[in-house]
Amino acid sequence: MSKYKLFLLRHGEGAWNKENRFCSWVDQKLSENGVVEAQECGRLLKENGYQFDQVFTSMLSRSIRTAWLVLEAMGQEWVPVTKCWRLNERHYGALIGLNRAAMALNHGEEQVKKWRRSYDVTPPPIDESHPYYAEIYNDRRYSTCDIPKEELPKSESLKEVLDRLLPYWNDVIVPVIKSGRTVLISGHGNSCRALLKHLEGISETEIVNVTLPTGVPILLELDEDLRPVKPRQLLGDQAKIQAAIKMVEDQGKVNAGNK
Ligand SMILES: O=C(O)[C@@H](COP(=O)(O)O)OP(=O)(O)O
Repeated sequence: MSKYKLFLLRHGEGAWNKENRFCSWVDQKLSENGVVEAQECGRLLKENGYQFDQVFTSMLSRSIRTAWLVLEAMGQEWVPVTKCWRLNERHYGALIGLNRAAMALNHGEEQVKKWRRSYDVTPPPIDESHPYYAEIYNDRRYSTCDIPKEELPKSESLKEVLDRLLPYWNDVIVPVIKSGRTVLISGHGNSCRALLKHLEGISETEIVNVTLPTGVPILLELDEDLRPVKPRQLLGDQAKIQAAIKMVEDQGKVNAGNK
């Protein structure tokens, strides 16, 4: 029997989603379209009568602003928003800033798919010579984390995302859900995939086929042990959602736009 509702959301389109570049820990803002996606997401949730008691976001502005826009569109701006680096997007290491289609041209589509979707492949790490290294690691927000800055990731597989996310899920988010509060997690493509893998028990081979579109709320109905009692529901126009998923998948192809 369904006891709890949990909502996961990949933020609205960011500037680098649009340019087809790996964004990851670079703090790119929402694109104009991303703002509209977040507002439409909030309106859809409101029309369906959903209410939140607590929102969790990453420390990246595209996930935070998405949460704000959703709450504003729902008329629920008062709902507490808690931010944690453990919900950040997967750290794409040396791939950060690179264009996926150009990478597919240079390394092959299969390799790009492995980097993007496999469970335990870690992309090459970022180092100090990388153009975005200083911007990420000198950012004041990462001095506020629960681990020293030096221990923050330099690249992550999906498995490593799950490893750093699970303590926060278990220690902070689960007690909130179990207290009966309805939670929205405004996260990222891969932080949400990692959580879905955990909650739905998706296998390491099957998780490769899970891709999430931007700005589409995912409803999970969970039993008292937080096990899903029915398949996840991506809310909204199903044809549009399928087209948006295909668009994200195709970003790793040689002929994707914005090379
Ligand atoms: O880091 C990024 O560029 C994307 C995910 O990229 P893919 O795994 O889809 O390549 O993350 P998000 O837009 O959800 O923050």
